[in-house]
Amino acid sequence: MATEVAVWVPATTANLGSGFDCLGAALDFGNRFHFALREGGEPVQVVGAQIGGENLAYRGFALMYERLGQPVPPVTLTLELNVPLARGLGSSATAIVAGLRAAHYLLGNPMPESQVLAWAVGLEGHPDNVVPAWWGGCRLTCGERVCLIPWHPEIIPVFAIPEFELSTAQARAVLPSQIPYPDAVANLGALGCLLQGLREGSPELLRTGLRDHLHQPYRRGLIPGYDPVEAAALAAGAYGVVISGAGPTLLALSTPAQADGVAKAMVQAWQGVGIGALSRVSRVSDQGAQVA
Ligand SMILES: Nc1ncnc2c1ncn2[C@@H]1O[C@H](COP(=O)(O)OP(=O)(O)OP(=O)(O)O)[C@@H](O)[C@H]1O
Ligand SMILES: N[C@@H](CCO)C(=O)O
Repeated sequence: MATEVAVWVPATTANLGSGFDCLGAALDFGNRFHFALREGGEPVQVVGAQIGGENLAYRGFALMYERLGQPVPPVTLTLELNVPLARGLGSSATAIVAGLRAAHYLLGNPMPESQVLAWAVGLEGHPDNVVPAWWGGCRLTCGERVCLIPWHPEIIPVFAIPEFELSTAQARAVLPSQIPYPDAVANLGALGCLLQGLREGSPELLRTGLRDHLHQPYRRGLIPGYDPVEAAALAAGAYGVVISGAGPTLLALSTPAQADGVAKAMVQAWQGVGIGALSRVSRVSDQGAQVA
């Protein structure tokens, strides 16, 4: 039996506007987690980075052993993090997927992959980061059904990542418990346009499809600078701007030719309201989590 394993998991952007809690895409950068079993000592030693809250990589690791009725072995966990924490780029999903995948591998892969994925989704609470992190690509999840959504290669995701954090818990706390029928209907139509727009690369369909009525109206107030950053991206030629995951990172979809200009404009707009930000011109990647 192996006693150590490394798992690489991609960053993800969830929601993509109208696909709240069901649509997300894997990106071309990610986190690496190395797990080495020990004979004894404290339950977990973490090397490489400090996590503000609970270490969800260890939580996922321990959950696998618990579900199989086995004692959780002591482990040294080494983190190589490239996905910023609490920014809406799926950091928690990378950790959960890595923990479960690592423990599953060390136990000899005894469970169906679909069961391990379901445990990962259960731990995260929603599938739209975990599922693309697991499989790669852009994925729509509806219950147990997962669809690969074609992503036109001329659509470039451009991220503006501000210096401040926003936890998913905070961003979910502002959502109402009920929404009006017209808002639900508007999102049904928008999601249809978005999926077609992502397939075709159609600017008109993307502009319509990125409009959301379920979460963004309630969350944008948590993101100082949202309005000027959005305006700057649109002026620089973006199809639209949405909150990446639960935020505070903002995602613009752009043509390849305009991507760098959109990135620069978004960062400058944030700086214009006194908030530092970094940009990242990314790609949707077919690469899901990898055990090495
Ligand atoms: N790389 C990581 N390794 C271990 N635990 C993590 C990691 N990233 C996040 N966590 C844990 O998950 C908690 C919740 O993270 P949170 O969901 O707010 O951020 P996020 O994943 O960046 O956001 P989003 O889900 O919108 O992309 C963190 O407080 C921390 O306890
Ligand atoms: N769909 C989730 C993604 C963040 O984890 C949300 O927007 O709250």
